Amino acid sequence: MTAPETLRFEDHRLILIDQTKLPGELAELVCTTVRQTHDAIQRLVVRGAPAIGIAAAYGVCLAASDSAASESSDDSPADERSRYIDAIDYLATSRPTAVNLFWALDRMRHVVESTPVEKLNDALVAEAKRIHDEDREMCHAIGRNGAPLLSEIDTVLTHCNAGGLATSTWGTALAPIYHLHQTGNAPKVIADETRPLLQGGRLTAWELSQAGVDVTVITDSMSGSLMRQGVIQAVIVGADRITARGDVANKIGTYPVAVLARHHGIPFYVAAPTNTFDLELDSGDDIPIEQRGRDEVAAPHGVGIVPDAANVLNPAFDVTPAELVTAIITQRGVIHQPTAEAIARHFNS
Ligand SMILES: CSC[C@@H](O)[C@@H](O)C(=O)COP(=O)(O)O
Repeated sequence: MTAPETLRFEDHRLILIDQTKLPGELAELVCTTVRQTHDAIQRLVVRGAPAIGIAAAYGVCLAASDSAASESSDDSPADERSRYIDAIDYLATSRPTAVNLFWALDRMRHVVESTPVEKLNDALVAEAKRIHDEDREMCHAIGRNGAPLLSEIDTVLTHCNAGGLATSTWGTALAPIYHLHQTGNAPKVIADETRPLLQGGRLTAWELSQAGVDVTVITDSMSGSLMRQGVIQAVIVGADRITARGDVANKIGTYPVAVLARHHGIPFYVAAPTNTFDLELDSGDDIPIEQRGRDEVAAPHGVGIVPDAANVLNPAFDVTPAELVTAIITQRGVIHQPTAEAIARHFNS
């Protein structure tokens, strides 16, 4: 069976799998405006660092149809350009942590600034499609590069969803598993359910089972005990931002898994394309962490489970320091025991 596409751009419309409805319903959401795209990213209709970047790039293209529908379609070239820049600036406010969003929008900004106005529309669509195509290649290369690290093990743990739903195709953390699955050698996967929005229980479990990969969902609090029993032999996760020295921001709950993995002597792998690196930041403490609303924790599915008088914290991401990371897998290869020097070498090779 061919996996449904996380996102596609057809007839100047951005079509997204609505990930808020999975696994119950495989529904699509169609965006025809910049505002709808911003809303879809903010509500996690589309989510996962690479997919957010691709969706935002297509979202910029929708500024053209927004303007065609408006009364000011006879704007001057300067107005036309500033409409796209406004769209880029606005989409950049949708979510703060995944650096892929800003990376993709910077590429679109460069096109806006360097292309004659009459060619802008086509040039922006072409650039967004390039970003999309490059992501497919990166996922497959991460799959190839990461596969040897998982080929000898029986069971791997993953947290959140860094699979096809978070990218254009195989994902990052799940790419080595899909690569091995082609030859029937994939390890079994344990998926943390990933409170509060359950990207593991809903999305990772959905896409791996669709693909025929053996997947078992656990609550986030179970992994330590399973590591102690020897059930889990490796951990692999994605990333939203990796600093120059290798600190990794990823879904909240990743850091405790890394600490547990170190305690039990289990390798902790991070899989991410090079556009997830923010080489301008050194320390992970400087990564902006998205704080989301109270209800995601206090009233899942609209059912209140926390007394009104109690405070709630809901940071969407945490930071795992580089010293807990066994290796980072990118489309270029593997950075073992990441340090600032090893990462700089990887980028300069
Ligand atoms: C290849 S996706 C990598 C990360 O973006 C993923 O692990 C993650 O944390 C996603 O968080 P989300 O809040 O669902 O966008």
